[in-house]
Amino acid sequence: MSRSVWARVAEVRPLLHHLTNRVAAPLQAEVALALGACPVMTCWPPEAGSVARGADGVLVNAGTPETEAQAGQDEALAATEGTEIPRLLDLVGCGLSLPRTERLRTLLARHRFACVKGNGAEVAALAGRPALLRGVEGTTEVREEDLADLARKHRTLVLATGGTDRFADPFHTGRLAGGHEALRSLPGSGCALGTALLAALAAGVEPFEAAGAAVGLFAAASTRAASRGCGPGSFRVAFLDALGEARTGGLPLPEAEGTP
Ligand SMILES: Nc1ncnc2c1ncn2[C@@H]1O[C@H](COP(=O)(O)OP(=O)(O)OP(=O)(O)O)[C@@H](O)[C@H]1O
Ligand SMILES: Cc1ncsc1CCO
Repeated sequence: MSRSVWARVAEVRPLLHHLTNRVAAPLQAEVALALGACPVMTCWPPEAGSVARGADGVLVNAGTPETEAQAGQDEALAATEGTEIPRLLDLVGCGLSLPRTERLRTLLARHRFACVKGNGAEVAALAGRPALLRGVEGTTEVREEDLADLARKHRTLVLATGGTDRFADPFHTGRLAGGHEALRSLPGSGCALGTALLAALAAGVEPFEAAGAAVGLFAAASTRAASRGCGPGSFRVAFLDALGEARTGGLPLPEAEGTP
């Protein structure tokens, strides 16, 4: 099933509007292109709304929340409200500071997202649990019942990454043993997983299936890249190469476990 998801993304070539952080943006653009999608990155408020309306998917990422970036994100969300364009919210740094956590809670109260994601600590912080964050890195594993509660509360798919990637929609839960540890030394790998997930949503895949396909893709590609015995710099290149192999079915993909 997952293999056909990536074949479909490559066929549809969805246009993905990223309103994202300065650190992860290059990797996200590279991942989108490796999958055959088309990335566009702009947060400039005068154009953010029209660019978002012309896109097949919109990604809002809280990683470097400068005032102008937030204004652009607000424009993009307002312009796509009530449309069929899938929107993904990445909770980067939720729990790092009160203003950021409050900003994310406000976005979730005002807008409906097809998917909300973060690492385990960020999702635990959103659920109001104590979370261990060092900068934007987190080691807390979210409880599955918190994930399911958040999914029901916000009527969305919630994905928490970590040693085990866990996801839930209002009716189902799924999980997959995470990717290779080398992914933790690739800054923005979680953000780029959001890009892959949005690509699947924008190609018309349902959120629960899209989340399983995205975590399976990252698990398989990181394992293949690490098996090529590379260090942190060349891992990035090998990882992108392996993602490209998924388009043609050349990368065996694991299936996530969970309620179908
Ligand atoms: N301990 C781990 N072992 C194996 N894979 C992991 C581990 N922790 C995370 N991963 C994998 O790394 C990828 C990114 O997840 P992570 O939780 O590090 O995201 P993140 O903190 O949001 O990343 P970033 O902020 O750098 O974008 C996922 O594919 C996840 O499966
Ligand atoms: C290191 C870092 N700081 C803000 S965003 C980011 C990239 C990973 O999310």
